[in-house]
Amino acid sequence: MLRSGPLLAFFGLTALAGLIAMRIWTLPMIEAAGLPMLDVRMGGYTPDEVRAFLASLGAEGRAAYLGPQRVLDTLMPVALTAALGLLIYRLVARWSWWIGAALALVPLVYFAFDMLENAQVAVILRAPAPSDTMAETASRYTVAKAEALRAAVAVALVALAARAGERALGRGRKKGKGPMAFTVAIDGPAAAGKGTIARAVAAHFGFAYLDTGLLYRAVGAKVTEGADPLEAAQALRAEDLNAEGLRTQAVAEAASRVAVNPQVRAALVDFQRAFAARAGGAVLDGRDIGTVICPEAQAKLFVTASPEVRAERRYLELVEGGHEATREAVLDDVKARDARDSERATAPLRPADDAVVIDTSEMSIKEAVAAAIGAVEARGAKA
Ligand SMILES: Nc1ncnc2c1ncn2[C@@H]1O[C@H](COP(=O)(O)OP(=O)(O)O)[C@@H](O)[C@H]1O
Ligand SMILES: Nc1ccn([C@H]2C[C@H](O)[C@@H](COP(=O)(O)OP(=O)(O)O)O2)c(=O)n1
Repeated sequence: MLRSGPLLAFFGLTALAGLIAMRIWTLPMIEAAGLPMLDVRMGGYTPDEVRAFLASLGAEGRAAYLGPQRVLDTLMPVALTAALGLLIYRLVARWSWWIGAALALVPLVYFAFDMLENAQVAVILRAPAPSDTMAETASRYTVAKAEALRAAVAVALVALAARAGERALGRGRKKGKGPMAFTVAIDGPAAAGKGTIARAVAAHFGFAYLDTGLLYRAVGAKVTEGADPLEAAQALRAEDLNAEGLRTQAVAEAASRVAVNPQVRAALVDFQRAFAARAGGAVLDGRDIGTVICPEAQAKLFVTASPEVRAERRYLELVEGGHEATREAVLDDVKARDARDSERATAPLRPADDAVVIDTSEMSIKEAVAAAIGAVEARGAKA
């Protein structure tokens, strides 16, 4: 899974490098006579100002404007657009992915106007005697570019401020509950080893453990007996999690089906959040713990493994537990649940941006547990 943090840093640094290259290399040639190049006149320019600028431009400046400056002024906006778009999406998608995606389009508007501006400036530079219309069109693109850029930066700043406010509130809430309210969120697909790791992490740090899959399994089991999904979720009690038969494939399938229902999910939120906030620390495993239930968890792990490895583990577990199963059927079930859990509209399975990803495909249980404990320690938990 590609993490957006390193990508964001890459695009941000590339944009900065582009700006520095212009400042020290192309701009001194283009602005040799002291008149600012057209692209930086954010308020626009008149045809006379364009003509004055062209008259001051030497052969070297004109070649630089049409050559390396055009290349840099394409690369830099690409990087800046990607950086702003990613930043906005990353910050806003925590609350709503589609609003995040829509707002991430604002930098693209800036990019489009910047490219139009570049093309029009090139037309002007190549024309023997640029017309008023040519200059006015370029000026309109420059103004539109500047406004779209200001809007994109404003969206990013508002999203950053909202995120900072949310963090400050989260810290305040946790302080009120005492220093021991440490939450470990563990998410991942079926049979990746979440429960195994979660139990070991809880035992190591002395935290309480909640397998949130059991909530959905308990609701799924009641639904297979004819209950209404929402009523079953609203009436769920802690004792229901100890019911017989919750570990079967049929119940797992029913759980994955009821888990698509946003009302069922909403009915189970308070129970999970109350558990997460208990003094003394808590470990919760599931699909949406780090993204929806506890976005402020101090440690987030995303435990995964290839479908084949996971299906083999689940198959062995079922056979050892005396259940009937075939490898093919278990693999089909794992893949079907993966698809349903990842593609549902509400709280789909995905790693939180700040989750540590642990792929256990080639790890023993001991290695996977050690990696998890190391990651949780790195976030400040003490045994
Ligand atoms: N790293 C691992 N290597 C081998 N087997 C594992 C590993 N992690 C878990 N298992 C086994 O795989 C099965 C599923 O693990 P479990 O922790 O229940 O997964 P999940 O909670 O993600 O569904 C269990 O039988 C467990 O013993
Ligand atoms: N936090 C959670 C936990 C489970 N679910 C759903 C999705 C899963 O397919 C089912 C069963 O989850 P469970 O963790 O018990 O399944 P596995 O042990 O990983 O096979 O419940 C969920 O949507 N959100």
